[in-house]
Amino acid sequence: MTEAKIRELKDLFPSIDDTFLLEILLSCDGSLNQAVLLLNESVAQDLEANTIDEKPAQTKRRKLKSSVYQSSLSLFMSPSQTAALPSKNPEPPNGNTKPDVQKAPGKTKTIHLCTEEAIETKLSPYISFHRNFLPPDLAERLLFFLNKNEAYSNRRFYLFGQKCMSNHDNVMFGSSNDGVTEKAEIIYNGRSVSNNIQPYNDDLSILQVLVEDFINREIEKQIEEHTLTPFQLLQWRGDICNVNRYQTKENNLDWHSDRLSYIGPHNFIASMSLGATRHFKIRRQYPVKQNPNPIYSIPLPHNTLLLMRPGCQEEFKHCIMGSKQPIDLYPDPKIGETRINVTMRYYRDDLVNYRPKCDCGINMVLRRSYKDVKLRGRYFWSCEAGYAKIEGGCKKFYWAKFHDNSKGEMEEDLMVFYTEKADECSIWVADEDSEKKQYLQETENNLGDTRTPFTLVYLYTTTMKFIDEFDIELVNQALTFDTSDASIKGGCDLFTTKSVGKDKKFYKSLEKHLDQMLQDNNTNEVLARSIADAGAGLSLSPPRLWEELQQRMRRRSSVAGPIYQRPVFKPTPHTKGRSYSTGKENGRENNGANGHANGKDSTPYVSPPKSFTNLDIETISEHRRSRRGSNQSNYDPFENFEFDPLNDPLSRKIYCYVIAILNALYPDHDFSELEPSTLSVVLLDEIIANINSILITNPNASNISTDAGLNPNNLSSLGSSKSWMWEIVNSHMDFEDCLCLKFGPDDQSFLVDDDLQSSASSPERAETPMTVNVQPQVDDLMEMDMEMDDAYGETPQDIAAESAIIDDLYDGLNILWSMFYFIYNKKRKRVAFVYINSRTS
Ligand SMILES: O=C(O)CCC(=O)C(=O)O
Ligand SMILES: [Fe+2]
Repeated sequence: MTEAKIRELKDLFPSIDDTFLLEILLSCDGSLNQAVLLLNESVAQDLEANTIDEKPAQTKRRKLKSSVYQSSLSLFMSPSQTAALPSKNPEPPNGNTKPDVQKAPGKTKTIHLCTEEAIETKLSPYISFHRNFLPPDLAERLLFFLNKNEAYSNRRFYLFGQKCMSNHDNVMFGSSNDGVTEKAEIIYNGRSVSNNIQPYNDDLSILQVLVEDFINREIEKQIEEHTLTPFQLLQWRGDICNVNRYQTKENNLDWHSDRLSYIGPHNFIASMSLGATRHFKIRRQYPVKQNPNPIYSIPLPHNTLLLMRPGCQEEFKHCIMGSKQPIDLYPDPKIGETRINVTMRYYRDDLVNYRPKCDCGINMVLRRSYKDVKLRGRYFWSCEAGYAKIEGGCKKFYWAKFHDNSKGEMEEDLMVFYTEKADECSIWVADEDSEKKQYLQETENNLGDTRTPFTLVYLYTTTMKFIDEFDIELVNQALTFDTSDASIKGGCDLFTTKSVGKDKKFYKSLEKHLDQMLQDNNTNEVLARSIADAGAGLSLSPPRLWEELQQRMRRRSSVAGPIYQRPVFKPTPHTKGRSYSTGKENGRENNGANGHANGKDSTPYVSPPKSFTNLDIETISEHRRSRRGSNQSNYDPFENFEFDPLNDPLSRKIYCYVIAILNALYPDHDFSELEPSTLSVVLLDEIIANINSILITNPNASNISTDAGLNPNNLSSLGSSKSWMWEIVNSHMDFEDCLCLKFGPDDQSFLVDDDLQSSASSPERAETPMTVNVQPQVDDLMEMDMEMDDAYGETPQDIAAESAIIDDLYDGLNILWSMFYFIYNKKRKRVAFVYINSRTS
């Protein structure tokens, strides 16, 4: 009995001396499980001691927990055994040490990876491994809840045309908060499962929060370290999970890589193991030259999280081997041989909704080629039935194309994920794929993808460029005047939305902020409950997670503002219209991802009359009316548009522009966390009417300069001056294509500084090209906040006195009213900021 256990331990830890294994086993009262856990820990720490020079400086080291075993472990190992522990050096330099490998003659070698460090050494950046991920009580509750679920079935799937059935159980859950159950048809392994998705219970929702937090922090790290992969998303959600139940050690899951169709390229998959320990095996999809392509075997004990990271599905396949051998399974003391695996994924809304369809009328399957070096790295779409080699499947094929982070700004209308042009295809080559890299070099292959895939460089310069238009100054003059009892101050500033480098990072951080708002509002409730349950449910162990939950709770409760809805993806008529109009479905040529029109017929966008004569409300309204009535295809692109930055991509974009502009114009204020509800869609007619009604009060309308070469007749009366003014703005903005927003902030203290600035020095503000100071980033700001909190230099009285000063200043300004509008033209990539306010003189 003991001998068998020693053999099993020896298999897992071949480098460790038998005597020591026996000692460990005895110290664990003969429990194999305990011994494995202990050895894993010890090996991890010993490895740490042995590889200290080879680790990158930033790698976090764990503190020694069980020094008894750490030191005695080394005692029992010969120098060669110590060196044989997995290390950063794949080949020991002197060749006289063996790696931690099992190899029968003629068989593929299997390398056992039992520690976080060993896994990192061999499988980074594709796999990471995290022990004791959940509070123990939560892990146990999940294990029992998922084990007793009655909806399990055996997965059916097709393999080379044969109908197969998996020999383990399977059930799917989805987060109803994320609208998973409302998502379009979801096919899992060739089977439509949309109707069989069960809603997450509270514990699964907590798991979702913890995993999302964890992965999103990993993404943040990647951003900081410039290790993002090109097609990776910057925010991860765990909106769906597939639960696998292996009741006996004969149950298995064959070699496969997880489908990309809904998760897209370079996505994370979180795999949580509960119950009995089984071996997860993983190997590369193809042999890398001069590399034996070994199988890596990772024992997954209860409560471990294995992250399959970006590129993992593309490059590797994995399996859970069935086994008759006892070695393959360590029973769980409470649940025996049963192992539960929760594989959490982010099913991208855009892919669920906009995958291409094949001639069979079903959504196509996304794959990445890996066999042939010439094509390796290319993503493509094929027919689901054809893929499974089911008779009758069509031969439809498209290249796949995705937004590439390293190429900058997200193309606005990228809901078309396919192309027939090979040179538009998305390609990704793994960093270690020297064969492909060499091929690219030798053939001087012009695939546009010879860059190193794991680098993304952000430029830390910036702009949201102020457009300095001479005639706009006339508009500003027209909007600034004194009446008998008030000072009217207004203006129009033009900005281009063409962003470069750094802006994108800024926009992304804003996006993150919006996503955070969404998440915060919706998981608040679950967390509130779980924290209230702390005694019974989430125990204080491990403290790291508990602390984490509390912190998140604090953050959530500090989110001000209205309750936001979950990000249920509802394509607005606007985005939907554009994405389809540029696709092939309508039998038209694809105009490219940005949806810009090459000709009138290929887009619902209106080709606008470039100028109006005598522009006024009636003319514009009339024009819009007649346009809608006369030609259906020329519909108003913004009709029915709802400004909803939390859910709608275009709104998000505009929201970001608004913040960038406000930050530029009022540099002493930070608008990064602007409440989205302060912005609402308004008709251009209303803007013109409101501002014109103010201009009527200008006693000196005829003083407006005529230097702009405008028709002097237009300036002869107040009424016509309104028209010329709008005509100027229109010439820069093309009102016909504009979307307008009203900005109604509760707090207008930013006008104080604006006033102080402009009265102090520079009336020429509008003549100076303006760049947006996008520093500090949102994250930096949070840090600064903390520093300020810590630096209690002043007494509360001082702080109160200081705010009183600001209040006084604000009061002293006596703003009577103010209006702020943003006019956005997507085609011309411009935003006009029109503002006017009145204050007592
Ligand atoms: O059970 C496991 O750990 C693996 C599960 C898996 O690979 C899958 O569901 O795709
Ligand atoms: Fe899998």
